[in-house]
Amino acid sequence: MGLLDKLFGGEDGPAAQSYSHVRIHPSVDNGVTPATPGFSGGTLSCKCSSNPVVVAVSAQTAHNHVCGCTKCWKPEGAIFAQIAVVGRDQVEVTENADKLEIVDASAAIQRHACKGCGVHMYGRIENTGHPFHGLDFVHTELSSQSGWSPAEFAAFVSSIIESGVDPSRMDEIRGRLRELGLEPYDCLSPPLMDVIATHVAKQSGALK
Ligand SMILES: N[C@@H](CCC(=O)N[C@@H](CS)C(=O)NCC(=O)O)C(=O)O
Ligand SMILES: [Zn+2]
Ligand SMILES: [Zn+2]
Repeated sequence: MGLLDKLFGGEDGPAAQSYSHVRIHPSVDNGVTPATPGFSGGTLSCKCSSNPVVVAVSAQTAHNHVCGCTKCWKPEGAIFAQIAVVGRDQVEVTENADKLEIVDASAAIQRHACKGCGVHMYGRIENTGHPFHGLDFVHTELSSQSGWSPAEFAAFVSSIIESGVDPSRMDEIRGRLRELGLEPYDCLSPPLMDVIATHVAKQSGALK
């Protein structure tokens, strides 16, 4: 093999690395399924075998993503959560609301979890000054319907280390996320970070 082939990958060059063995979250591990055009919502159920909490979401979700932070609910064995937003007026608890409790009332996002199974049914922002006030956070994998908006990116990726993921795995995990088309970010995606910064700048007067 010639020098140029060694440098730039000739026919004997290394095979492209595949990370398909790396598990992220059950909803994306086999590839990301596109949304169904015209899909307009469905119901989410917790994992209790009797008297499950049921939440009706009466619109398609937006900004679905996987989140590596320690606060978002993750299914058993998953290292990421999957979470999307929808208008708070589109979210209604229709069954067994008495089983819900707020995980951490001091957090910006108040996550309403089932006391029976621990699943977070929706997260709500009550602070009217928060950039995302008016949006609820939901895990659409809790729905038996298909057609929901798919994950678009990966947020708070470095935070998975806080849950005990070995830092030496970060290259393969970011590699897998890129392979799935889920660009990894260590906070939110640039468009969402821009929304937050614009809101802050308008509040401070730095932007008119
Ligand atoms: N490194 C922290 C990050 C936590 C964090 O900031 N999470 C983001 C994404 S869900 C957030 O907006 N949290 C607001 C909240 O939990 O109220 C962790 O993993 O606990
Ligand atoms: Zn439950
Ligand atoms: Zn999170």
